[in-house]
Formats: sequence, structure tokens, C-alpha cells
Amino acid sequence: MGSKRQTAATVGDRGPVETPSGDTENLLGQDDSTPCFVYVLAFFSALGGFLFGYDTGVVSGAMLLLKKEMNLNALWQELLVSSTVGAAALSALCGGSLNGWLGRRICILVASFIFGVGGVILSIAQDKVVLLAGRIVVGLGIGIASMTVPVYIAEVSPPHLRGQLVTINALFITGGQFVASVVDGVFSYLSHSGWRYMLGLSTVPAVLQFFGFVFLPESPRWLLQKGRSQEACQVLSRIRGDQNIDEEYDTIKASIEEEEREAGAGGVVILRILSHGPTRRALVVGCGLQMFQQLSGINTVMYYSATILQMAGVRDDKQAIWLAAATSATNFVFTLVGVWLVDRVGRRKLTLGSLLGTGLSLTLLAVGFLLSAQNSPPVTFHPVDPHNSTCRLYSSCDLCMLDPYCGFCFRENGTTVSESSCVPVSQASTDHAAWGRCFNNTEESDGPIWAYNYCPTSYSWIVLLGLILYLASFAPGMGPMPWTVNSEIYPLWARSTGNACSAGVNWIFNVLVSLTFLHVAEFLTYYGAFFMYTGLVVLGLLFVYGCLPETKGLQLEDIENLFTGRLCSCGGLSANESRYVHYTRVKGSNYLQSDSNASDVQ
Ligand SMILES: O[C@H]1[C@H](O)[C@@H](O)[C@H](O)[C@@H](O)[C@H]1O
Repeated sequence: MGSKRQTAATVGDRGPVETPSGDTENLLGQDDSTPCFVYVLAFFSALGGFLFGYDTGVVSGAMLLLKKEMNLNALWQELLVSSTVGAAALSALCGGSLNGWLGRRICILVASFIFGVGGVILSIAQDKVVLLAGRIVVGLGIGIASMTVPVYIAEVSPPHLRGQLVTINALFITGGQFVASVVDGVFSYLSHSGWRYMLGLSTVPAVLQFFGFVFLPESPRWLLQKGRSQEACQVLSRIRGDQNIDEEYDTIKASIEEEEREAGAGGVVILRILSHGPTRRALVVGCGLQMFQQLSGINTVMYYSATILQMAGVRDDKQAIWLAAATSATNFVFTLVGVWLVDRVGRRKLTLGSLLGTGLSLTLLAVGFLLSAQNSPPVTFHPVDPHNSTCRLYSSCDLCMLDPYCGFCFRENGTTVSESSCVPVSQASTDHAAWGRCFNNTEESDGPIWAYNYCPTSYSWIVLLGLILYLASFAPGMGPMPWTVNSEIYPLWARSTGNACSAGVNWIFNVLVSLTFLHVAEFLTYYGAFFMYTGLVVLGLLFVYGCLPETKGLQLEDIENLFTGRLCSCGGLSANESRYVHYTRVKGSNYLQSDSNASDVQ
């Protein structure tokens, strides 16, 4: 690919420019009012994000009931949780070719159909094998939705609203997780069939999305790429209302023609991406962002929030479930802040600020765990262990807690811990000890207390504060931005494959981090684990600082030009600097440099 367009926006492009006040406005004074139809499209697509959030979030509550009813051992519990994420990784990776072949609309229809089928299988499952099949089916839907929806929304949105609309998908993900936690709370009182409702309820948004998309149009950019110009033109006029679509249509068409001319239409897309500098760099940025999103530990915080809250003094299971709902509510509310900020401050600043806050709050979490460990109550009572387990070897609660086979049994008088022992956990349930005083957990106020996975501590408020600050910093930036940025940075021919790869990376690191958390904590202790995440966030900060360019307000067709320089030089080029270098497209010729006040030559 020789002569690449150097433009940030071609003159005549109806994309917005930044005014001195920082607001975006249209270059040629085109009416900015956005037709409602774009919002309808964004809403129905983002239901895919909702299902992604709901299905990944609901399982923790369902598991509490399932493990009792189906007598699930630890392996089966892990299988039921991680099979979904594993299947999502696989289908996200395959979703690229599916997207290029069938189009965004059909892929969303397929994903919602799969979600629906998965929901039905889960709600009627009679044994654990069927449950596992249902969870895998749901995972396949999540993977396709997670890579298609952001692309579709980005392709139908006008540039000045694109960030906000794609970020709405991330808002729906956290919204899905929040609704799931409330549903978990409500149905946890129905100890027999509660899990059927929890897992089956996802069918409702799936059906809604399916029927919505039967009537909604395909992405005009994909249609044009497939040579279906007339349909593309019709869809574009439909989604832009009374605005003039000529310039946008021409820009997309010219960009596709140029790409095809230069790249030759053939070849395996991933190889073409890797052999072409700008797309290779975009792919590294996209995958790096997704990797660092997961490495900053969001899902350990989400999955283990109940444990963290128990450490903070919440003993009752039901109360812990409801407080975990408050955690996902915080994640959701602060993602709203992200939606509000993304087109105001831009992707780069938002991501950098978010990572900085995430790093600081992870440090606070680590310090909270460190202080709790240093002041961990000692083991003072040594009952005779009939099986000579390893638990009798530990001298403090902190050490006892890190062994998954042991728990801490103690009495409490105000803030004083007494008669404390480290004893094996029951194999049937982590709710009580295998034998001894904490075998019958009667929850009497003056009876012994059974602590599995946490220690009584007076520093728990630091941990709690760290948790809240973590979510408040992560949710507006590092949560949604990797999805938003990935939907924008690839040229059309590489967009579905680029998003498939980066979504795959997200899911693979999701499995990796959440499956290893307890082992990492066992080796490094809890505070060691959180210090490790802090270190990874610092690496992420350096990566984003050096490599993530600003894409705010640019036409999708112009974003590739931000990656023409060396990899980690893009951070230095802000949208403002690049935006004012405009190139004029003259029919059939190359691009001539112009200034932003030039008139439309075409
Ligand atoms: O952007 C989302 C969001 O932040 C979720 O809360 C998290 O569970 C997902 O892994 C992530 O991809």
C-alpha cells in the first residue's frame, strides 16, 4: 500500500471539527440534529452488550443454588463458569470471517438466536451435562455479539456521536451485569428452581433483539464493500434523516475503492493486516488495550467482590449478594460517566485518567490487604485433627485463608477475636467446616463464626474504599474504551477481523486472569496479587501513553492515517494536531493538501 491518504478529514467531509471551546461542530455547517433512528439502531444492537453482561454476571448467583441442587464439585463449578468465557473467545475469533461474509446484521441476528436457544436450554436443564451445553451455547452468542455490535454501531453512527453510541454498548454490558446481580438477589430466595429463572430470563432481551433486527438495516459500509451500492445509499439516507449523504457516501466509496486498488481484494485478511504497517500497528494497539483491560483485574474484582465484602465485615450470604449488586451498580453508574465524557475529553485522555485512578486504587486495595495480613488474628486454639490435615500447620488466619482446603473458626467479642482455629472446610460446602465447632453453622449471635476465604480485620474499610475507587476509575475509561477504540481504528476491509482478534484477546485474558486469581493469591498472598495488578496497570499506562492516538470526531475512513508513523509514536499525535491537516480529494486523482477553510473542490 503505497500512497496512503494523509488526511484527518477530507474537505467536504461533513465530519465535525473542534471549536476553540472544545465542542465539535460541522465543517460546512450541516444541521447536527441526529435522527432518532440512529438511537433506535444503537439501542437494539446494544442489547447484545446487555446479554453479554447478563450471561457473564448471572452465573455467580445461580451457582450458589446449583451447587447444592446438582451437587456440583469444584471442577464442575469452574467448568460451568469458564466454558462460557472459553466459547466466547473461540466464537469471537471466528466471528471475523462470519462478519465479513454474512454482514453485521445477520451476525447480530445469529447471536440473538443463539442467546435465545441457550437461555431455553439452561432454564429446562435436568442435569449438569445439559447445563454445560447451555453455557457453551450462550458463550458462542456472547463472542459473536461482543465483536459485531461495536462495529455495527460505529458504522452507522455520525462521527460526532460515534464514541458516545459505541460506549452505550459498554454501558449495556455493565447494565446487564447489574440486572443479573439484582435477579440473582431476588431469586436467591427461591432455593429450588431460582437458578432456572436466573439463567432463563436472558431469553427475553434475546427475543426482543432478534425481532428488532428483523426490521433493522445492514451497515451501509458493509453493503458498499459488497458492491450493493443502491441498498447502501438507501440505508444511509434512512439513518441520516434529511441530511445530505452525498459526501459521506462518496468518502466511504472512495475509501473502499482505494483500499481494493492498493491491497488487491484477495488474500487472507489477517495476513494482509499483519503485512501492512498501519493496520498491523492498529491491531497491536487494539489487542493491547483489550489485554490491559483484563490484566487490570476487573473480573477478579467483579467475581470476588463478595469475598472482598466479607473481608470488610459482611458475614451474611444474602447480604453479600446484595452488596455485590451494589458493586455492579457502581460499575454501571460510572460507565455512564464514560458515555458522557468520551466525546468531550476524547478516548486518549479518558483512558489515561482511568488507568491512573485504577492503578492508585489497586495500590490502596493492596495496602488494605497488607495491613489486614500484618494484623491478622493468630490461631490460638488447636483442636485434635482426626485427619491430620495441613490446616493445623498455620499460625494465623491470613495463612489459613490462603489454603483453599482450610477455613478460620473463631469467636468474636466486639472487635476481639478469641478461641480461633484453622480447620478443614467441608467437601460438600464451603459454608461450614468439615468437623468441630463450625460444622453446624447455626448463625447464633454468640456462636462460633466460620470464615472461608476471608479474615476478620479492622482495616477492611481501606479495602472497601479501594474497591469503590477502583470501580469509579475503571468504569468510565478502561471498561468501555477498548471496545470503542477497536470499533474505530481499522479500515473497513480489516474491521471485522481486527475486532475479532482483539475481542478474542479480551476473552482469553479474561479466562486467564479469573482462573488464576486464587492461585496467584495463594503464591503471592492477596496483597501481592493486587500489587502485581498495579504493576500491570503501570505497564498499561505506558502503553496507552505511547501508542494510543486520539480518534475523537474523525471519520472512520480517516482514522487509519493515525497509524502511519512508527508504533508508539501515535500517542504524540493528537486529533487536534492532525485534524487541521486536510487533504482535498479531486475526482480520480490523489489528495492535495489544503487548509481547513478551503472549499469543497469535488
Ligand atoms: O468492558 C467490560 C466491562 O468492564 C465488564 O464489567 C467486564 O466484566 C468485562 O470483562 C469488560 O470487557
